[in-house]
Amino acid sequence: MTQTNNNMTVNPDLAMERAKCNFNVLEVTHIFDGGERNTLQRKKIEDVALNSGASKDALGEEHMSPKEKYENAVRKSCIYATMMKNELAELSGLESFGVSSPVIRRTADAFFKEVSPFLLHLGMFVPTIMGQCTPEQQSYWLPRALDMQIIGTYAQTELGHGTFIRGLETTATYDPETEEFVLHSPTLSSYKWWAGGLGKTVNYCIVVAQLYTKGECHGTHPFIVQIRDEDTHVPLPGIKVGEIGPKMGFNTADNGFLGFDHYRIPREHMLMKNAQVLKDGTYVKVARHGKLTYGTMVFVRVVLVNEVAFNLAKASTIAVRYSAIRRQSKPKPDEVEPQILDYVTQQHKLFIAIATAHALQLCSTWLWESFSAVLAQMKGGNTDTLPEFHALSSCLKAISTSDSAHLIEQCRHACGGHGYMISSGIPNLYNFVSATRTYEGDYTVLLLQTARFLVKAYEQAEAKKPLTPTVSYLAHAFSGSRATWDNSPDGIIRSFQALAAGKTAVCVTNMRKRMRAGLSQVDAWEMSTIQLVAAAEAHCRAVIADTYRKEIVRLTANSSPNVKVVMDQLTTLYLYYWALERTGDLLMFTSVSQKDLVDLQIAYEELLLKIRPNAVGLVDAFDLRDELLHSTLGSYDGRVYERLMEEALKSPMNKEPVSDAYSKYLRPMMKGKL
Ligand SMILES: CC/C=C\C/C=C\C/C=C\C/C=C\C/C=C\CCCC(=O)SCCNC(=O)CCNC(=O)[C@H](O)C(C)(C)COP(=O)(O)OP(=O)(O)OC[C@H]1O[C@@H](n2cnc3c(N)ncnc32)[C@H](O)[C@@H]1OP(=O)(O)O
Ligand SMILES: Cc1cc2nc3c(=O)[nH]c(=O)nc-3n(C[C@H](O)[C@H](O)[C@H](O)COP(=O)(O)OP(=O)(O)OC[C@H]3O[C@@H](n4cnc5c(N)ncnc54)[C@H](O)[C@@H]3O)c2cc1C
Repeated sequence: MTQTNNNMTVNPDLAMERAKCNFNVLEVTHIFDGGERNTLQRKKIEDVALNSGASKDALGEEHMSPKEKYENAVRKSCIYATMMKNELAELSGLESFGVSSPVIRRTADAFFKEVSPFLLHLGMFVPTIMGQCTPEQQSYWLPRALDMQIIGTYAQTELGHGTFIRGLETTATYDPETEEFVLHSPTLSSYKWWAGGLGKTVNYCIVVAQLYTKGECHGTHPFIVQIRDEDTHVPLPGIKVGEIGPKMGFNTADNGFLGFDHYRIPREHMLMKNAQVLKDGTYVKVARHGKLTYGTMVFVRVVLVNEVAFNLAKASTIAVRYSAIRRQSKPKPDEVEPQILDYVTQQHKLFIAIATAHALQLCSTWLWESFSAVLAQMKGGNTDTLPEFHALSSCLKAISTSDSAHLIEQCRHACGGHGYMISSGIPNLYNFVSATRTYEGDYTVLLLQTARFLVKAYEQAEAKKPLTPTVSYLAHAFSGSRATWDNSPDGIIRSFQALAAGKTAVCVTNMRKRMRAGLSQVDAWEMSTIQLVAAAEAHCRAVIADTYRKEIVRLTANSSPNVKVVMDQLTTLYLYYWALERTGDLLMFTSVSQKDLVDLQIAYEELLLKIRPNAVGLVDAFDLRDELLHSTLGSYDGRVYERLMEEALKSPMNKEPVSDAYSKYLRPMMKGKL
């Protein structure tokens, strides 16, 4: 047991599940924390952040008005930020994602059922200062930002453009007379829209604007802009700022709009690591790669893979624990109603969610390590690995967010009606994760970025030129025969690669055909984009499958036998699941036969039964404290019905025996007096 409370009464079905789990749960927790030391440190952080009860609300957030919800979120953000500066600061020296260490992130989720209005401050404002400022600029801004003397956000998207950054309309025109930039919003569509915390919370923001100097436009560049008075918080003259209104989720994030009326900022407020404007207005390009100003987005895409893995782990914990205590139907008249976890269809819905959370968690660590290597090379002036990394982070961001949103919704389905309750915790998880598919680069748009890279790599393979590691499999795309099917894990991974190579080849062939028929290159590309997205998706699935498998083999090399077995079962399940989801593609691009696929389906079903006894152990191994789950259905003790009733009784609607609506409307209508 990873979570103990001596006085806790645990639902007998959950207790039984834990008793029959045949592997050491703590060992698996250590694997995903990156070692026992990290687990201990994480727990220390969680104890400090959560044991005081500061994360709790007197009244459930869901019963508050939008204004109360926002103010409550600010209240808790301030408590949390103070903790981060004090108690948590010393403890957070883990192998981490810098300021957005996943461990720190994890405890923050206990404070916020939706999100903190400070999310963008820590998630994008601070990282942009770190990544886009000169050392002198950094030494001025970073201490103030880290100390929360100023609070900022990242305002790039406008009403008219989000995806197409080059189409942004906000202008920053340099005035050499005063050595200032003049920020201006020339149209309604140029108003900044969406930035988190902008509506009411922040007093600074990073603004991405088209830079003009000496009458020439040099494209989009980042600027640091004060928008509210540091003392009174009143918006400064020339600034029009506000909140954008209710959304599907993120309702405590005060996403905002922002317009400028010839608003002046000092020249030094342009972030000048990658490009500079000298006092006389001369533009100097510093960076060797034109897209380095997109660096914060790349950073957040990497962080998001971890973020969605964590949220999927939460949803699967809730749904598996609930499925262990929920009994329904009577397939065998003489026996008691089974736990719904015993239904194979339920296992099919849930075990892929657990395996995907593992796969994405391990891919996120691997992606982070690759990112660190790319950053280290760029420090030395070498940007050669950036295109491959951009292609990789784009597709992993797209697929991880999309798969997680889909599987969280599947976890909700698995919880039947109770999964629809806000108190189950799943709707908030879904609302949060479904937004990640759109922000920081829309799903389709990012997969098309990966497809650009794949097509170029394919052409290099065709010309027998060397290939970068993640696409080296393309070299085998020209053998002329279909890949040989083999149902071993490595065989399935090779088949996924064959599928990605085959789809890329089809795209290239079709584009060439279309161009021969007279289409321009741009139109031929456009007509092929459905298939290009599919090729990029296939490539990404091959990368995830390969990384997941390799990492599990590496990380369990010294594990106990039963941990090895259950981890191997889950990776195999992941591979079988995706092979069975893509039978049509496998028939097109590999030698797989109908019989092979029928056998694979049977092997998959047998695997579900093998994993079944360990299902609760597997989600316990995520080691998610009840405070993080916010769930009536998923708490460690399994007291589901008691918690559902306790929550229902908290509803303000139950405060009065008869609603005012009775005397105002119902009674007059029923008595015919309306
Ligand atoms: C209390 C709280 C505690 C803790 C919190 C801490 C952390 C929290 C953790 C995480 C969460 C953080 C924040 C989350 C919350 C909300 C965040 C939401 C924020 C946003 O959404 S910000 C806005 C993001 N916007 C986008 O992502 C826009 C997407 N569009 C693009 O990226 C680009 O425009 C494009 C890629 C679609 C196209 O760009 P382009 O038109 O300029 O380029 P081309 O298509 O012409 O391509 C030219 C060439 O350049 C290559 N390229 C493009 N981009 C990059 C890149 N980034 N790097 C490298 N190369 C790039 C492209 O591939 C082409 O190459 P080629 O060789 O010519 O093919
Ligand atoms: C909750 C949330 C928080 C956000 N926070 C911030 C923030 O803090 N700061 C910030 O700057 N922004 C923020 N954003 C904005 C976000 O980054 C953009 O919404 C996102 O990048 C998508 O851009 P868009 O809205 O312009 O979509 P669009 O590009 O208009 O997409 C609409 C549709 O068009 C398709 N499409 C667009 N271009 C192409 C193409 N070239 N080829 C094929 N299909 C295409 C898309 O696939 C999609 O189906 C946030 C958004 C959300 C939802």
